[in-house]
Amino acid sequence: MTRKLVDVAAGVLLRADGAYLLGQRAPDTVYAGYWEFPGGKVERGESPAQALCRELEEELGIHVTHLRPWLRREHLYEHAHVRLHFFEVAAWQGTLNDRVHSALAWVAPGDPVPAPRLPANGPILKALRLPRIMGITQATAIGAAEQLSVLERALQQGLGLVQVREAALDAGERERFARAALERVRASGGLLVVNSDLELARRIGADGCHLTAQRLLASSDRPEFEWVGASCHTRAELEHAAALGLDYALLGPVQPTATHPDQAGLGWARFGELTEGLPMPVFALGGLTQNDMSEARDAGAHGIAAIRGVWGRKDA
Ligand SMILES: Nc1nc2c([nH]c(=O)n2[C@@H]2O[C@H](COP(=O)(O)OP(=O)(O)OP(=O)(O)O)[C@@H](O)[C@H]2O)c(=O)[nH]1
Repeated sequence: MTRKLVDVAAGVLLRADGAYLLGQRAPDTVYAGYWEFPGGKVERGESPAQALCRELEEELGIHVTHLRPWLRREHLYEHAHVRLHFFEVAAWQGTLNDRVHSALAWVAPGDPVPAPRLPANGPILKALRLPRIMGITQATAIGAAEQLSVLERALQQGLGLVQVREAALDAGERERFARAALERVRASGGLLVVNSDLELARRIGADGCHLTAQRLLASSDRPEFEWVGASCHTRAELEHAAALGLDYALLGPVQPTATHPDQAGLGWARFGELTEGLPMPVFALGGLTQNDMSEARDAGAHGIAAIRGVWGRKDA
């Protein structure tokens, strides 16, 4: 049976400490007792953003002042085929005064998520576990010892996601470096993915793998890792990453980079167009530092990835 497609807008209210808000559906609704992001159906003539602002006024008594587009996912329920437009609600006015849920809960990063959870929301909750900054290693350029030392410092300063990207190191050196990096990332509770060398990622027990755009396009299945991402430059590559069910993508270059100073970047407007309506988080890459985070997220990025800009070196 085909069901009518229903657009729904849902908001991830984010507090300054990184906690996000879930509400428990009331007894007289479908999926009563399940935990959801506040929001509701888009009404005729409304954009999803307008619908969310209205729903949050009606449901929680707050006035949204800063909304960022994030992910979009479709899900076929028994009762409806929904297209969920998720936004990050970065700022609002007023005090929460819930009128529709049985309970509200702020979930801090790393804390257990209350259950049961709406079936469509699994990938969304997983995406919220993905840190906002990815550091990409460059041991080939700066040396393994120096890279490990700046990695340690960045981890102490809160870096939570590292991509080992050392295709030019010989296999033995790459493995030694990747193991040393993994040990440090694990000790600080972060995630580590290995670029290209899936065998190495498996052998060392990395959290995931990262595919080059070429490998992504040649793949018809998602490799079996908890976290799988890919580098993308075009909408077609991003859509292929989405079709394979990848957990994240990188898109760039957004700005001209140190390695390609004459090459114009995509810019934020184009970044926003290319990532519009995707189901998985996308990191912006290329000539960026943590100072670009707010602009990146306003354009729809999950966060930023950087080869130079996150290690705090003079060549940043
Ligand atoms: N609000 C919200 N709805 C979600 C989420 N995830 C998800 O699958 N949905 C689905 O999207 C639909 C939204 O329905 P709703 O009951 O909240 O809509 P509404 O406030 O407009 O209610 P109404 O039916 O009384 O008009 C439901 O089918 C719900 O299962 C989520 O995180 N938040």
